[in-house]
Amino acid sequence: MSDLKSESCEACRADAPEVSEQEINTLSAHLPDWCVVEKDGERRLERVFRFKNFAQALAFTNKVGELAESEGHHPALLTEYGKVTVYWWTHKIGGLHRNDFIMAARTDALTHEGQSR
Ligand SMILES: C[C@H](O)[C@H](O)[C@H]1CNC2=NC(N)=NC(=O)C2=N1
Repeated sequence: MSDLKSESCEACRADAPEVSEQEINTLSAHLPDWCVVEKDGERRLERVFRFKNFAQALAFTNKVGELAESEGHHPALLTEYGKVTVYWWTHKIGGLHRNDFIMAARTDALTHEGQSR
């Protein structure tokens, strides 16, 4: 398994298949802080990120937005005082694609940006 956060999204077609159950299990193992949830009949990846205040939550929201724009793949974001809930799924296929797991890993990496190793 390559490092998900080093991958980029592939162009996703409307007839692209959802990831299999086995792929979900394998990929999810690399994303321990994320859950697979179902909303409106579509499976999504969900994680809550917590912050000290609304300003920090908003700054993170904007970083996720920039990431999404750079990849042409977009989340649902709920920004509140001290927390941001991020959902990744592929609208075109109404479910989970490898792209969603890549973007979840890339979202996690945003929280480590600028931190010395
Ligand atoms: C035209 C545009 O590139 C497509 O609609 C993209 C935009 N961002 C997207 N984001 C997500 N999460 N799923 C999509 O199917 C999707 N499609």
